[in-house]
Amino acid sequence: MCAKRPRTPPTSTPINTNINAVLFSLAVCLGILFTIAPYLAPCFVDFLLLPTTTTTLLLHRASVSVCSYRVASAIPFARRFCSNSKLQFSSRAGSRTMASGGAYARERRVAELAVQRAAVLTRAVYSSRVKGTVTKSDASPVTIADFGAQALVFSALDKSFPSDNIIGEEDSADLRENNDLSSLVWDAVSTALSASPGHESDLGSVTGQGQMLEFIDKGGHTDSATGRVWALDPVDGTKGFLRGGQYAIALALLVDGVVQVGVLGCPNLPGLNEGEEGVLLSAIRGQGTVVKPLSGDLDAAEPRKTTMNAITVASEGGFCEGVESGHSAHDVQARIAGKLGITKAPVQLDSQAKYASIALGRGEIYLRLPTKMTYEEKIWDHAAGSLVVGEAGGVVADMYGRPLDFTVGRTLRENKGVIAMPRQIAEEVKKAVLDVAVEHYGPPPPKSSL
Ligand SMILES: Nc1ncnc2c1ncn2[C@@H]1O[C@H](COP(=O)(O)O)[C@@H](O)[C@H]1OP(=O)(O)O
Ligand SMILES: [Mg+2]
Repeated sequence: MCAKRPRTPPTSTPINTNINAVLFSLAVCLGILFTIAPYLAPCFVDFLLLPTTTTTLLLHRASVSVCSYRVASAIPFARRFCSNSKLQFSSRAGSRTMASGGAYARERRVAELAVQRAAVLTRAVYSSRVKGTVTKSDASPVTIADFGAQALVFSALDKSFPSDNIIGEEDSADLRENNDLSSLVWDAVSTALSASPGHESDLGSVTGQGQMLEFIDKGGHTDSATGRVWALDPVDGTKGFLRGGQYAIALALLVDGVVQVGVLGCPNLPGLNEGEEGVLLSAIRGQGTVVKPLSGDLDAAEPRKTTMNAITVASEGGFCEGVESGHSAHDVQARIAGKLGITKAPVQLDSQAKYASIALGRGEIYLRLPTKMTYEEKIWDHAAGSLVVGEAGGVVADMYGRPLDFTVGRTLRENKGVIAMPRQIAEEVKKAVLDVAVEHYGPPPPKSSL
C-alpha cells in the first residue's frame, strides 16, 4: 500500500493563473482605494495646516495605523470579490482546476473518461464466462473486473493528477500470489485498452503486468480529511455483477474531506434512449447533476441535467434497497416504509445504481439500514452516489439524520445506515427513520464512540 503522498500542486493552467493574478491585484487596489479614502483626509489636513502640533501628530499616527489595517483588510476583500466572481485561488488543498466549464471541470472530464474506459473492461468480463472470482479476507468476492477497472482508473489519475492521493477498494495482494489470475487481469486490461483507444494524454496507459500491479496498489491512502483524495469503487456491487444484476463504477474527488466531484457509471441501468443500456452520471458540488449515455463520444454527448422527483409527501413515492439481505435490513426498511404510508413494493437494486436511479427520478427514496451495528460503511460506497443525489435535489443522511462524514478515513465510522430522498420530504423521512432506528437499534451513539 502506498505511503502518504506530497501535497497537490496547482492544476490550473499558467494562463488562468496569470489572469487570476492580474484580477487579484486589481481587486486589491480597488479594495485599498475604497477603504482608505476616508482616512486620507486627516493626513492632508495635517500636512497643510499644523505639521508640528501634538494633536496633528496623533491624528497622523491614527491615520497611518488605520490605513495599514485597511490595506491588510483589502486582501480578504479581494479574495471574497474574486471568489464571488468564481475565480479560484490556491486553497489549503491545492487549487481547483478552472476550465471553460468552471471549477473542477477537468476533474469531472477525466473521471468520466476513466469510468467509461473502465466500463469497457467490466462489460467484457460481465459477458465472459471466466470472471476469476476470488474471496477476500472479509469473505466478499472480487473479480478480474474489480482489479482491471481499478488499474485503468488509477492509470488515468496518475496521468492527469499525479500528486493527488487515492483511496481504492482493492489491492494487488491476491494477484501477486496468483500469477494465473494476474495474467487474466492483464489480458482484460490490455484488451480494454485496445478496444478504447484515444485520450492517452488524459488517461495514460498501462504498459505491462508489473505496472498494472503497481497502479492497483495506489489506492492505500488512509487520510480522507486532508487535501485532494480520490475514492474509487471499481466494481461496486460485485455480488450483483456476478449474479447478472446491477453494478456501478464509482469515482469521487474529496477535497479536505468534502466530496466535490462524483461520477457513477452504471452499465446495466436502462439508458436514456429506447434500446440503450448504461448511464454515466456526474456531479460537481454546486453545479447540479448531469447524465450522459455511458457509451460513445463523451465530449460530443450533450450532458442532460437530471433532478429527483420533487414529491411533497413520502407516501406518493417508492423506495429502493439493496438486493443482498446481508447488506441492509429489509425488515426494518419495510417498517419505515409502512410508517411513511408507502404502498409500492420496494425496488431492489445492487450497488450505487440505487443513488443513480433516484437521481434520475426513477424512484424517490433509498433506505439502507444496518444488519449489524458494528459494520462501517466504506467511503467508496457512498462518496460519488451521495453527491450525485445531493446535486440532483436530494438529501443524504444516516439513519439518525446526521450528514455523512467523509473526513474520518476509509470508512464512515461516525455514521450508521444511509438514507437518501428528495429535499421536499427529507424532514418527514428522517423523522420516521429516526423513530424506527431508535426503537430497533437504540439511541444514536455519541460521535467518535461508534
Ligand atoms: N454487512 C454489510 N452491510 C452493509 N454493506 C455491506 C455489508 N457487507 C458488504 N457491504 C457492501 O455493500 C456494498 C454493496 O451494496 P448493495 O448491497 O447495496 O449492492 C458493497 O460495496 C459491499 O462492500 P464489499 O465490497 O466490501 O463487500
Ligand atoms: Mg462497493
